[in-house]
Amino acid sequence: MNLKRMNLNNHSVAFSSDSNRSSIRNSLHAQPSSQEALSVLNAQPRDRSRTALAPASDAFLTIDGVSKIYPTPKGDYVVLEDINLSVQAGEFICVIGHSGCGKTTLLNMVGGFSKPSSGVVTLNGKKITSPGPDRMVVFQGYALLPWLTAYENVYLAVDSVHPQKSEAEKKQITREHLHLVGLSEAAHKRPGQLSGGMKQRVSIARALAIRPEVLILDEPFGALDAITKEELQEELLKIWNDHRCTVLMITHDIDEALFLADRLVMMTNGPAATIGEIIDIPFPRPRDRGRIMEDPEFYKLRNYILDYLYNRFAHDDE
Ligand SMILES: Nc1ncnc2c1ncn2[C@@H]1O[C@H](COP(=O)(O)OP(=O)(O)OP(=O)(O)O)[C@@H](O)[C@H]1O
Repeated sequence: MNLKRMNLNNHSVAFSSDSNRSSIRNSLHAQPSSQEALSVLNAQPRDRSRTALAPASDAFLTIDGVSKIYPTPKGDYVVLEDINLSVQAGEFICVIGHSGCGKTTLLNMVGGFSKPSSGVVTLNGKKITSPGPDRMVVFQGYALLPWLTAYENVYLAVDSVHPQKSEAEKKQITREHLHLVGLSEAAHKRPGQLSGGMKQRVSIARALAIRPEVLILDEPFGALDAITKEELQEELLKIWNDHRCTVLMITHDIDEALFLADRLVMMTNGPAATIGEIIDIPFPRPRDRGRIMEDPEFYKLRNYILDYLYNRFAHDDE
């Protein structure tokens, strides 16, 4: 079984992840900074009353006719055109597409970090216009504050979003979420003293400690080695299974998407990228990686996605 997994991993698809990553860090490019960490914390406490008044709707999160245009010195650059997607509460959605097609741009509009040029994104029937603690983002580059310990990074987020909670409650939430990602022992360490996998665990604990309704993951495991990546995928699935928040995750890894997602959104190439196809991932939950990899359907889907990315929507650079 292990051999089979290793063989598969040797062939696993991982596209380049070093180009423009996020509109909130596009001036900084690859490395996120403490500014990102602070932007994560700048969200205002959730307005539950308005959420409660939202019209009853099947779709929990909707992206409706969304386009995004960036003005550039050479004229308008249409990144995304006419994106339509309805997501049910508790769904796990992965988004895949070639580098630069606009995946981060799309998720930034769900995060509220940028606004659509046309169309609307709604959560619980309410238009998204700004970031909020109902949507937390985990970046590939962790975005932790380097001068704070793991514990303090998580605590700061809890304290920013729930200032009204008692000190004891906030400490309990912080400890609980560090425990959830297996980091109780390393709580006193600063990011510089943690491995990449541990930093990403802190980042996930920080996001989950706010109890978001939507967890947005921008290639969270892209920088990790294969073994740590698999461990974290399994931990993420377990946490998602227990908490059932809605997940939107960008990935460049087909195997990761097939292991994690309920549905895989496949983008066309930019400019003016849109959703080309959406694939239902049929594997029953709870998922077992070994069992999935013995399923012929896994290879059929994998080949189908490879064909989509490398033949039907091949990228000029590749
Ligand atoms: N603020 C901006 N102004 C102009 N162009 C931008 C801006 N932000 C992003 N872009 C461009 O929009 C396109 C989409 O960028 P985006 O980061 O969303 O792509 P992506 O699919 O997430 O890429 P990757 O997989 O490499 O992270 C890119 O061509 C990028 O250069």
